[in-house]
Amino acid sequence: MKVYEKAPAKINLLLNVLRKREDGYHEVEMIMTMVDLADRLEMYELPRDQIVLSSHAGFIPLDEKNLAFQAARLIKDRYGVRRGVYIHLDKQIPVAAGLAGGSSDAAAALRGLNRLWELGLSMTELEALGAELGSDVPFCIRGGTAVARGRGEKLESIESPPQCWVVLAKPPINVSTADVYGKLRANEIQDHPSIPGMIDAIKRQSFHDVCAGLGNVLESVTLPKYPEVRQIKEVMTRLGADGVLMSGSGPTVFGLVSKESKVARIYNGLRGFCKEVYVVRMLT
Ligand SMILES: C[C@@](CO)(OP(=O)(O)O)[C@H](O)COP(=O)(O)OP(=O)(O)OC[C@H]1O[C@@H](n2ccc(N)nc2=O)[C@H](O)[C@@H]1O
Ligand SMILES: Nc1ncnc2c1ncn2[C@@H]1O[C@H](COP(=O)(O)OP(=O)(O)O)[C@@H](O)[C@H]1O
Repeated sequence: MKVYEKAPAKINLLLNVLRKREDGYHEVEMIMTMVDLADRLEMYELPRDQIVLSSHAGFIPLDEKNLAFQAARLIKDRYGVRRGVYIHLDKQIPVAAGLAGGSSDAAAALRGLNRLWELGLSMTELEALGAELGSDVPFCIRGGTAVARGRGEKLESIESPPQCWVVLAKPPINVSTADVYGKLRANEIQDHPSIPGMIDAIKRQSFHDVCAGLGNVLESVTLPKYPEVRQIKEVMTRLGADGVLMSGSGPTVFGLVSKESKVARIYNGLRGFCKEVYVVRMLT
């Protein structure tokens, strides 16, 4: 039997940091949603008890450093599975981009192996396993739109934002999440974006207020360090995107656009100086 799983990218419509915790992580509150830029995983059993990972993408590790590999090992060990698996990873999401590509691959591997090995694990059990692999993995298992708290693993699903186009632009730099959190001065943050405001805007399906409420406190670290990220934000705004924000720790910038007629202009304008630009839809 073969199983297939899609691993979509996420964007953070809002990312607020409340404080640095004793365990080194940051207490966050975020609103996350999925977009239809996705990796694809194909999984099937091997006769021998081993995990084999393959991918045509030359720029990711294929050993135990890969989050999909780690997911397979975790679920095997925890549930005493003595069977082997081959995982092929078709990588489409840019790496170290703020789009949770690795986390979504891990989530897809957990979902897929639960089916392949007929383990019967619930979503809640899979989310708890995912939290051992990374803070964003539980959300990637659940999908949809959610408020995430704690270090990102405490989830509350909410309805989808109003449908729109999402333009993603990733400058040719890789940003380390640990590095960005490490440089954040949590107690010096002046402008905290409002979670209740964004939840309310989504509830009212007000595209205008969703765009007005976008906010990410990690911009205060990434933007000064990488001027090209700020520049992409400015260009996207100038080209007419309705709301513009950096996703996660960056460097990808997303623009929300309601009118299809504007999308081509924004895409072409960005492509002038940024090679990696994608036009996608929100996954509702
Ligand atoms: C910033 C966000 C926003 O969605 O995404 P990305 O930019 O990575 O996509 C997440 O909080 C990233 O989640 P994730 O990438 O799963 O992080 P983890 O692997 O758990 O942690 C990587 C490192 O980031 C720091 N970290 C992470 C989460 C958190 N709430 N506080 C932290 O301080 C820690 O230093 C940790 O060692
Ligand atoms: N399946 C995977 N896909 C992408 N990167 C991975 C994967 N597994 C491990 N990594 C490593 O994780 C790091 C962050 O990758 P990624 O999840 O794409 O970042 P982000 O969460 O910022 O979007 C990279 O350094 C990469 O080498």
